[in-house]
Amino acid sequence: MRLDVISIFPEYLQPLSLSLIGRAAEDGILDLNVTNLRDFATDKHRKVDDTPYGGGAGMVMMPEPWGQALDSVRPANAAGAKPTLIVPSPAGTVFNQRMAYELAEEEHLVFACGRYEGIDERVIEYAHENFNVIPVSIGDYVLNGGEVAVMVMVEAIARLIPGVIGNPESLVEESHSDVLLEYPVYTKPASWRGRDVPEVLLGGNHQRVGRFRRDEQIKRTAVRRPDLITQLDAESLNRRDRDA
Ligand SMILES: Nc1cc(-c2cccs2)n[nH]1
Repeated sequence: MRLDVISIFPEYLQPLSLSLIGRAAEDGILDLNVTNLRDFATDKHRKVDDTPYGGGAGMVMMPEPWGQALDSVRPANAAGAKPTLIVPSPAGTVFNQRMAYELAEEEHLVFACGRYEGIDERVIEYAHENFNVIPVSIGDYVLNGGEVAVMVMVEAIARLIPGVIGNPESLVEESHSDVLLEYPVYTKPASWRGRDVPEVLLGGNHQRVGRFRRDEQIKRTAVRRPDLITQLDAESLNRRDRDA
């Protein structure tokens, strides 16, 4: 997968060169490129923002630097499938694990990091000519810019790509992989500061362990995310009896 990030703070994306994402880039599984929007500013002051038409506080990101930056990632009217352009925004579709899986299937993702009061709307209109454009929110709160949202999404997406994390098995039982939240986990010592690991986990009876874990998932989800329980049908709630 090719990943392009366009930002006025390219150094914000440096952490992506660390750990599993960084190793995947070294291994060629990910082709990660960060573009500095200011490189496409058209004046000597490398200006990328200006006052909003209609007045109001703050500044708006100018269209031309974005137009040239997007063209540098995918030339206008290029042949082949359109890349997906993800525009982090509080006004976007809320990102979730299902979207992460869908985006992990894409060949080429481009992330446009807005700042200030946002990007001139004509950039988004223009982008539709050469990209499949998706405004995406990572939650109902407001950040100063899209860079942090991109870090969240790139981590959530990239880890689903085969070869990026060592053991794909660990993707199976994590939270949101099957609607229910993940079960509590324990490791040595069996007794710690007067608190013991649940006995069932020490016994080695895989069927009982499976049932215990499924029960814990259901309890935890019912308490912390009752909204997810409504997505579960009786069959999957009862699945613990069969699969455990
Ligand atoms: N979910 C979310 C995205 C954002 C921003 C993206 C770009 C500027 S602010 N805030 N909250």
